[in-house]
Amino acid sequence: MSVIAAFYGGKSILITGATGFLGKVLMEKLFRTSPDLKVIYILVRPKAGQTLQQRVFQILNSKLFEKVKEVCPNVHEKIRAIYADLNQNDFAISKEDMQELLSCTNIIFHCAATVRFDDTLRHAVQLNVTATRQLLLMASQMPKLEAFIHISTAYSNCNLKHIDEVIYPCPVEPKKIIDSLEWLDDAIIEEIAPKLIRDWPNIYTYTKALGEMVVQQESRNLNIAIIRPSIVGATWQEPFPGWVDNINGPNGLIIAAGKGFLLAIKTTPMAVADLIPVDTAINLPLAVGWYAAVHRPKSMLVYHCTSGNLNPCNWDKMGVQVLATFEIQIPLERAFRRPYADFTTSNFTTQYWNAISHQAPAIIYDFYLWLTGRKLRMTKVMNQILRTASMLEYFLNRSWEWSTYNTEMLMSELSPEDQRVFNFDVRQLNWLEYIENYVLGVKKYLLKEDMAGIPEAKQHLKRLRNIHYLFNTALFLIVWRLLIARSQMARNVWFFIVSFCYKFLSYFRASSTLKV
Ligand SMILES: CCCCCCCCCCCCCCCCCCCCCCCC(=O)SCCNC(=O)CCNC(=O)[C@H](O)C(C)(C)COP(=O)(O)OP(=O)(O)OC[C@H]1O[C@@H](n2cnc3c(N)ncnc32)[C@H](O)[C@@H]1OP(=O)(O)O
Ligand SMILES: NC(=O)C1=CN([C@@H]2O[C@H](COP(=O)(O)OP(=O)(O)OC[C@H]3O[C@@H](n4cnc5c(N)ncnc54)[C@H](OP(=O)(O)O)[C@@H]3O)[C@@H](O)[C@H]2O)C=CC1
Repeated sequence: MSVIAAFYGGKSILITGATGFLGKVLMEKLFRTSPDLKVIYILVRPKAGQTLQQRVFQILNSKLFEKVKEVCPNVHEKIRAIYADLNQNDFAISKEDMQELLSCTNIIFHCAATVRFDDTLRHAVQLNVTATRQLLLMASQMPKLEAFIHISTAYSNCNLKHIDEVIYPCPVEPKKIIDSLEWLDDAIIEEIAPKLIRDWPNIYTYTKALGEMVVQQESRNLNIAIIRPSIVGATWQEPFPGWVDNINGPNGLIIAAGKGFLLAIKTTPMAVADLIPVDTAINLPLAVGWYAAVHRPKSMLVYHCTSGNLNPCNWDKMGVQVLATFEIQIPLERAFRRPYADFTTSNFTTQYWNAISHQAPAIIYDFYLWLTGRKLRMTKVMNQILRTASMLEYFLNRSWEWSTYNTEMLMSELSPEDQRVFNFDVRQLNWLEYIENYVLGVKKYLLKEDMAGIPEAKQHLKRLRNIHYLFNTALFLIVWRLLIARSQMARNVWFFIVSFCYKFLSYFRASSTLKV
């Protein structure tokens, strides 16, 4: 029997960000392994025309929750969606709901955040810093609270090369930033943002660092732990391999590569691709929740959830495997071009690829759409992909060292059964198998493509290859014809090649006649 699973039995758990990528997998696992838990409160806002109930209904009826419905048939009754907007004072939670949360919650998992790299400083601070402070304040009023688990990111200190499981101070106090945002107007905030974030690459990582500082400063006597996952990818094992449902992180680039939009990207091939499967990234907080509540460590512990130091994989290996999977086994439907990847570290080559292999074909394709009376779209799509690629460049060209003492210590504290049920040991991960399932998952669960369409997609790739050869041959002949018309040297080379071929053929014919 799993000690951790038993620990969550009968508990009231509060999750923020439960509708997000990590939040959904966290909820799924809790219901599947501890079906006797009392209730999961989730703080949700209405979105995209859907009410809270519709959003919950959609999640519970998704493929991800299929196993849960077998193990915990009354899951609908155990999930309590509470209207909340983390951008607002007191999260705009009603008095009654707040009362219930304060008096009943045993464990908090704080996952909600804005993960956009280009968010405004105001919004990112509000969500990643102020809302965290507000939640801690709420937590301090919860008499039954046993543990508060804060999900941060391994990149909150990506301005450092070696990162320990400690909280590093930010140059400007979070409180000062929160206060100044109250009276500064948006234009000024955006102007000072680059000066504030200094050597952090974006607003997201910077505000996550501030969020950690707030957790440290406002921890009071709460029992808190911080988890720092690196780049979270599709599920490795549970509830089934390859599940993924958003285009963040690697997912957008994998699609862009598979569809043949992106042929090259500025990447250091040997840099470590620190991916962590989402099921691993939620098993660790679940184990930490138990450990923090039961063992009550004297100080607040930070846990790194990374793969680089235990089972490293580099971008080269990852890129090759992604492409091999697309080319040989599971191509995407209606690809624009055959998938191909060139990793370059040079700015000049990147600019060249962008102009010749990305923007030019997009313009030509849009011209074709225009000629056939259709809506132009390729240039817009391409620009969006290139913008995303350039935002991710920072992470594709550096390696970090994260120490994992606390994570390894926790692993050794678990019983063999818990090590199996709440596995976060990435040393057991087989990267090639994982990437294959990942790519398959992107096709099935994210793009919702039918597996029955694979033969047609393979045919399409063959047609693209033939078009590619034809196009290159035609281009070569045209350029050559123009050169011959204009340059004596080109004419001489041409005569040399033709006479060489002629002589070779004559010799070949003569020797085969002699043999007969
Ligand atoms: C040579 C070929 C290369 C490939 C070779 C083979 C593959 C190689 C291996 C795989 C590559 C791996 C790449 C790794 C990338 C490394 C990432 C490192 C990140 C580390 C950071 C730390 C990790 C974290 O802590 S948190 C998560 C990180 N956060 C993100 O990833 C968010 C990043 N995204 C953004 O900030 C923005 O999206 C941005 C700025 C990049 C683009 O913004 P823009 O405004 O231009 O576009 P969007 O409006 O955001 O979206 C465009 C389009 O997509 C739709 N969309 C957006 N989000 C989602 C979603 N979650 N789900 C579904 N759809 C979404 C959106 O609606 C838009 O569609 P429209 O139709 O245009 O409306
Ligand atoms: N994905 C990754 O690669 C990594 C993620 N992390 C961390 O993990 C955590 C979860 O990330 P992930 O699941 O990927 O992010 P998602 O973007 O998928 O989910 C974010 C969640 O926050 C919620 N949220 C955002 N704004 C509000 C708001 N104003 N009020 C209420 N809820 C809100 C979203 O709700 P809604 O659905 O309504 O938008 C959603 O549930 C974050 O703290 C992130 O920093 C760390 C490392 C890597």
